[in-house]
Amino acid sequence: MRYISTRGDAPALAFEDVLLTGLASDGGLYVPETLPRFTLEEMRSWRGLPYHELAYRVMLPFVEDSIAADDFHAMVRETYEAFAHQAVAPLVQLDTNEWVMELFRGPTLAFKDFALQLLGRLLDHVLEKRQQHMVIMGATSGDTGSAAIEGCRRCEHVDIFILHPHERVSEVQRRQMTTVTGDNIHNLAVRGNFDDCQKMVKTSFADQSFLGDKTQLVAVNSINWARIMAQIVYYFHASLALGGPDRSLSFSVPTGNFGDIFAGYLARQMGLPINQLVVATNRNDILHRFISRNRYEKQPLEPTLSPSMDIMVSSNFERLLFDLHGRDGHAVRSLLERAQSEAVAIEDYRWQSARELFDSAALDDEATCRIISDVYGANEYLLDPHTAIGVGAARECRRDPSVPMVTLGTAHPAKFPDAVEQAGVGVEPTLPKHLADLFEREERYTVLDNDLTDVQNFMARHWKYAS
Ligand SMILES: Cc1ncc(COP(=O)(O)O)c(C=O)c1O
Ligand SMILES: N[C@@H](CCOP(=O)(O)O)C(=O)O
Repeated sequence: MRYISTRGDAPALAFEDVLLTGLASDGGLYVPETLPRFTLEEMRSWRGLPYHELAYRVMLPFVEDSIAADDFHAMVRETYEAFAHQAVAPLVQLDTNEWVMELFRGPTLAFKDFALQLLGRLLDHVLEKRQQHMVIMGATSGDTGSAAIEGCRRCEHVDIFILHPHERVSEVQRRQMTTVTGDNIHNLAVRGNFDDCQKMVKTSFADQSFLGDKTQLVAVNSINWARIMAQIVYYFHASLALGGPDRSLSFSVPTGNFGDIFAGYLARQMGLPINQLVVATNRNDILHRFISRNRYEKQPLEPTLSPSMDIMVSSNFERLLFDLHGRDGHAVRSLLERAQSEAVAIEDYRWQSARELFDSAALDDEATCRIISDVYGANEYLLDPHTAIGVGAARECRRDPSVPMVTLGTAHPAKFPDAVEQAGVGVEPTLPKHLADLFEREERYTVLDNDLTDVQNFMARHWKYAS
């Protein structure tokens, strides 16, 4: 399978090169040139498979030109067998036809583990084969960072630099990153917000000269296609567990960088019957304003009780725009360039075609707490604030109550004890055993100004073979 850029001017690449490339050379994001499409019969035959077997079948077409099927099978099995729950992504019922899919049973308690546990193994495999060293550079609003560190830290061929916004992630999230020690792990707390961190990452990918010519950057954020690929699988998993593909499902997705929901959109393009996708956002609601009113306009980023979704510039939205513009990369480039400085809208018929599938809602902190409290009151089930936004948005936007609605449970509530406390449910979420001593572990991180040169100088001085 070949991958092409959303900006239309970069060379098409095979999976292995896309895995290592991050941003395309024209500044775009890689997407498959064509998607595999599964028949209903094929999907029916997957019912009852263990998660890793399903994952192998869904993802193989994306990688098979680059990675031997047996090697890939082994990596996928190892990845998902290590999850804490036998079902890997268990479904919890809240009400008639209303479910939460728990995507937080991996080592760092957020959905990011599904892709980053696999990405670490893929990188290890490819870099070992090539005997190549690379520098991971990632931006996190709290969850990608620890999942990337956990997924990649055993890989001998990488240094890891993770930028997080200083004092804008939860204490548990910060400690999950900063207590993992290793000479190749570097946590940088940037005095800025997540968008600042993400911008530094993208700018650094575009010009990597600060690292010299002996290494290159690799992405762990969802700009890396491999991230999206692994996130497609759990849509199939939920569907097959709840009567699919002979029945349609709807999904509500707590959204920030638009990676997770874009994976759902792709699952549908690959043949999975999906009725509705709900974009669930917090007060940083640029995507809600686009979906509901065709208005895409940046506003100042505000801190919320759901910090992982405090994002204004959503990377993967570009991948959707590419499709909405008939895969015309130049149209995407010009739209996004205009969006840097003004509010933009797309042609009405393109927006209407997005509206056929997508709905959206934005919940503020008060509404988030109300949902945590309502669901705990009704079910004694504790939601984290991001998942709560998903559940609230699902309840607001649901088109057809006879269609099962699955909210993606993107994080464990113990990552956000302050939000849970504010919701006033009177219970304290507890960390699982392997993180029980998190608050006693020593932390290591460096605080830097919101300045690209400072960050790049730090990286240039600290990567493994820096001279
Ligand atoms: C807990 C949690 N929920 C939701 C999101 C939003 O996901 P996406 O960025 O794929 O839209 C994130 C971060 O990305 C997250 O960490
Ligand atoms: N919410 C994310 C932000 C980065 O998103 P990604 O999916 O592009 O890595 C986080 O927790 O870091």
